[in-house]
Amino acid sequence: MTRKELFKNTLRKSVHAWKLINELPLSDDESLMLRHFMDQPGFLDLHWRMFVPAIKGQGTEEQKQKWLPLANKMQIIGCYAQTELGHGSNVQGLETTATFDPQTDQFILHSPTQTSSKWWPGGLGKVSTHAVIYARLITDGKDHGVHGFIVQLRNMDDHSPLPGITIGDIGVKFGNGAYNSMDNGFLMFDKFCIPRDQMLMRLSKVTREGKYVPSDVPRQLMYGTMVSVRQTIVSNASIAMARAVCIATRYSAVRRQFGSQNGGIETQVIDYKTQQNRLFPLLASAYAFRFVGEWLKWLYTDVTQRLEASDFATLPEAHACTAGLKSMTTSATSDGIEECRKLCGGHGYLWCSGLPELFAVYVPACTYEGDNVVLQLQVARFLMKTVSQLGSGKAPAGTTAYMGRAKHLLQCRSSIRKAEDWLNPAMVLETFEARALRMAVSCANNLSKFENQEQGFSELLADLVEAAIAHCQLIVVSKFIVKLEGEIKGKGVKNQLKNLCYIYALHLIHKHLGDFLSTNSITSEQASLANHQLRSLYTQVRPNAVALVDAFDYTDHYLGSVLGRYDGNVYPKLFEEALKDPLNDTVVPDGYHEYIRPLIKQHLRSARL
Ligand SMILES: CCCCCCCC/C=C\CCCCCCCCCC(=O)SCCNC(=O)CCNC(=O)[C@H](O)C(C)(C)COP(=O)(O)OP(=O)(O)OC[C@H]1O[C@@H](n2cnc3c(N)ncnc32)[C@H](O)[C@@H]1OP(=O)(O)O
Ligand SMILES: Cc1cc2nc3c(=O)[nH]c(=O)nc-3n(C[C@H](O)[C@H](O)[C@H](O)COP(=O)(O)OP(=O)(O)OC[C@H]3O[C@@H](n4cnc5c(N)ncnc54)[C@H](O)[C@@H]3O)c2cc1C
Repeated sequence: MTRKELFKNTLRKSVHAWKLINELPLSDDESLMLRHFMDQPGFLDLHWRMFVPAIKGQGTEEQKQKWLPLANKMQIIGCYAQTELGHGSNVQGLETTATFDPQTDQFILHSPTQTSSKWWPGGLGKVSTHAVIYARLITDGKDHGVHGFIVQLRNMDDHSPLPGITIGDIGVKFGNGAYNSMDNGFLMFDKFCIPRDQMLMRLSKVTREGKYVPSDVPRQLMYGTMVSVRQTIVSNASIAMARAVCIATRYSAVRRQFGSQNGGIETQVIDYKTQQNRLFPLLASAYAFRFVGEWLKWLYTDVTQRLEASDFATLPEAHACTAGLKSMTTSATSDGIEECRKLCGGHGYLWCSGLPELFAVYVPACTYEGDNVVLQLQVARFLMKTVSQLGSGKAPAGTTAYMGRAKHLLQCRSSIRKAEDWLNPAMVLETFEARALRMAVSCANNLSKFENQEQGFSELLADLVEAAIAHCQLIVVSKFIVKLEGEIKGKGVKNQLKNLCYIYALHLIHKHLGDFLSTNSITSEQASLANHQLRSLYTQVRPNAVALVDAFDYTDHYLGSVLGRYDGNVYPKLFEEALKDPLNDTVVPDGYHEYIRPLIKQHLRSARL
């Protein structure tokens, strides 16, 4: 499809999905499932995941009563317009202004520079009638920082931009189809006025007289919509990883190379330990991210209930967990999808393997909802704060509770003696805790050597990110272990999940061996034992690998991959796909007479053939 066709077709699908949701009708969970199977980024994502939650989280009761019924019936379509051409990560650096005019009781929205143009919001370019706009609030010449506003962008009769608004699509993005189904847009305001009651005023207010009234709740609640989306992105990472792994695992069982004896069949590539060492940790990650995603959903629900009761105590942890896990899981999944492409050899590079499209559509997850490095730095700040409070009498809680055992974890030596000891959950957990704590404490010690903390932080950014990742990996490993300790129906299933849990943990040790050795969390002998155990786990997972990906229950239609077909009938179908290519419509290609024939003829003449 051309870009225009792709965009229009996605509009068609989105509107059809909305019709089904209402006609059947579908529950919220079923609607999410439908979105999942629609399988293309589109304006509904931003309307439901960001526009509506932003109003719910930041609007007053009256604002919710006014706007939510319209949004819930999709009589208005909204998007979330925060990022600007010049500023994305640095939200406090946004330039768009919203200046209160007491004479007209309106805010005047303005884009003072080119870099202040909104740039990137999905659904903005061509579809949305409304947006939640983030802009600097100015009253009486004073800048109160960034606040959210509900703004109508387009005329409800003919969809034209309202006077004072310039709007459009930012152009083609990475990949052929992928994210190009979405109209990520730009937007400039030229002194565009909105009524005062369209500032989202749950967190702070501007009175009729133009007085700014800050609220007594933390201003970070303005970032609440991002926390909610980051949480869902973690579960999405599991879905995308599982999809790539399903394709690569099934194909690795079909594909044979070398090893034929006396003219017999060759070896299935899945039997090579190198293939297993690349593939099975990704299979384990798909399960691990699913379980940590379930836990994060619980954490998010819990913090939401607490916030409703004005208990803000767990907000920093919820922010650190959603930011860190969003970052860690999306980076691992993007790398994992690319690894799965390579695991499928040359055929993985074919469009019909399903992997190039999956990669292209998935990889921006490392950037949207916060650049992955910037988000890990938020985790690092949280960890440094927690370390600095150790010994103050305030016991660390939640995911940092392990830091409360700092004295032990800083001194302990791993008691792993034989390979099977690596199947002991307490020993594995302690190894990850020791490594995470020691990395965090080492950063804190290095920071304390700087007179200026912010300067020290800048100097140590790379180490801080590594410490944050170590903490996030500990969370994933610990939630996998907790899952195993809970109720899992079926002993066989539990055994399989145990194998995957230890593959996940031991492979991380192998991959980040430098961290584990340099922090003395394990010795090099214990590292060898971990490798030994890992190989044995691969052997145990091997006979069940295909069943473990079949368990994801993805249809062939959803996978969209010739290599990942359930029936394994890969080669005939690769031919079928190839023959469908427009280049094969004719035997002699268009351009032969123009370019190839004159070239050949010229050579034939000069060679006198
Ligand atoms: C084959 C086909 C397959 C098809 C498959 C289809 C798949 C479809 C794919 C995806 C569907 C998913 C759809 C998802 C849609 C996503 C759309 C993306 C939308 C966006 O990107 S919106 C824009 C997001 N922008 C960002 O995330 C910006 C990142 N920056 C920030 O968040 C912050 O500014 C910051 C975290 C970097 C803060 O920096 P700083 O300047 O230090 O911050 P301050 O404002 O001064 O505040 C510091 C203080 O606040 C605490 N804090 C920061 N953030 C939060 C928070 N969110 N919650 C709570 N607290 C927060 C911070 O810790 C500091 O606290 P302290 O003072 O230290 O105590
Ligand atoms: C597909 C897609 C959809 C999007 N949808 C929306 C949307 O609907 N609404 C919306 O408002 N926005 C949206 N965005 C924008 C997105 O949220 C931002 O791109 C994202 O937050 C990253 O910001 P940036 O582009 O400014 O990156 P930058 O901050 O410019 O990052 C560039 C580089 O600088 C590094 N860097 C930046 N700051 C620091 C620091 N403090 N320390 C160390 N390194 C740093 C980063 O790690 C990165 O390597 C979307 C983006 C994409 C790609």
